[in-house]
Amino acid sequence: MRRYGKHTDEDDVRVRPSRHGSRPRTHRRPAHEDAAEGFVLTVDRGRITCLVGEVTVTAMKARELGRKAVVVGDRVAVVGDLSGKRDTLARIVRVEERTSVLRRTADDDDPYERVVVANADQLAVVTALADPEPRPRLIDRCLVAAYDAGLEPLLILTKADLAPAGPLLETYAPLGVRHVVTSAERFEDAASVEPVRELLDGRITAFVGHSGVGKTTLVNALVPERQRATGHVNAVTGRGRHTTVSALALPLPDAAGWVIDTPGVRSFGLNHIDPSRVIHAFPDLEPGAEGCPRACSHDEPDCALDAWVADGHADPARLYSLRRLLATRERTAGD
Ligand SMILES: Nc1nc2c(ncn2[C@@H]2O[C@H](COP(=O)(O)OP(=O)(O)OP(=O)(O)O)[C@@H](O)[C@H]2O)c(=O)[nH]1
Ligand SMILES: [Zn+2]
Repeated sequence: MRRYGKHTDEDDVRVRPSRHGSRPRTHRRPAHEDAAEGFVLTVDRGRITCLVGEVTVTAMKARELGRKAVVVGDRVAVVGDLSGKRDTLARIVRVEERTSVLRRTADDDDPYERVVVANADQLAVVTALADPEPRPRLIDRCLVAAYDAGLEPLLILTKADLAPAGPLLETYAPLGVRHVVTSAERFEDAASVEPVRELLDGRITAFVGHSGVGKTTLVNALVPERQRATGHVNAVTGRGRHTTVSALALPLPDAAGWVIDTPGVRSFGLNHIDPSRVIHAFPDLEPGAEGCPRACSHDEPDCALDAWVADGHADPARLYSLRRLLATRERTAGD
C-alpha cells in the first residue's frame, strides 16, 4: 500500500543548486500546477473521499496543510495516485477558497467553531408537519445559521399526509423563506419530488433535519443512487452505514446539483453568530441599523430599528421575526 509521506512526490523535489550558478536556492515549493481538481464527498477520521473527474479517490491531507480542516463540499487540489483503486491513497495539497462555510459550535458550551459544510449555497431545513411535531425554535436556529453563513434557506415540510402546512407557514411568511411541502406516500410517483428537485437545481444544498422527520426518505427519493453511493463510500471507509458521522455529498441525477446530507447536524450551536451578518439577510432592515449603538444586539432599548419600523421603512412583522431569530442564540431546554 502506498503510504502517505513515504514517497517523494512533486512537492518534495528540491532543485539542487547548480554547481556553476550562484543563484540562491529557492525553498519555495512548486505550486502543484499539475494537481487535479477534486470535490470532497465525505470525510471520515482523516480519510477524505473526493471525486476527481469521474473517479472516487481516497486521500489524506498533505502535511503542508497543517491544521486546516478539509470538509465536505471543499474544492481541493489532489496529487499522487488518482486511480481510485483499492488501497490507494492520494494527497490533498490545497483547499481552494470557500464561497461559504456552514459552521456550528457543537454545543453552546463548546468554544470551538467547526466548519460543517463548505461551498453550499442553500440550506434545506427539513421539518415534519407531524410525528415528530414541528419545533419552530429549532427551525429558527437553522435559519439563523443559514443567514449567518450566507446560505439561502429552504423549508422542506414533510409528512403532509399527517397534518396541514398552513399554520407553520404563517409563522414564516414574513421571512419570505421559500418552502415546499412533501408527502412520502407519493414518492412512488417520480413526478412528486419534482417540485423539490426544481428548487435544488444547479445548487449545492446542505440538508439538515431532526431525527425522524423523513430526511433520509426524501434524500433517497431525490438521489435514487444513494444506496449505491453510500455503499461505495462505506466500502472505502470500512464503516457501516449507520455510523457515518460526516456529512455526505450526493449527486442529483443529470448533474443537476448536489445534496449534502448531514447526519451529524441536527441542531446548531450558535455561539459564533454575528447579528450583523444575520441582518444582512434583511435588506429592508439593514439600513435602519446604521443608527444602532456599536455591537447592538438589535433587541435593546437604544436599537434604532424600532424607529426605522415606526417611520414606515419596514414591516414590523419583519423586525419581530428578526428578533425572534436572534433570540434563539440563547439555547433553552429542548433545543
Ligand atoms: N406519514 C409519513 N411518514 C413518513 C414520511 N416520510 C417519512 N416517513 C416515515 O418517517 C420515519 C422516519 O423517516 P426517515 O426518513 O428515516 O427520517 P430521518 O429524518 O432520516 O431520520 P433519522 O434516520 O433518524 O435521521 C420512517 O418511518 C418513514 O417511513 C411522510 O411523508 N409521511
Ligand atoms: Zn440595533
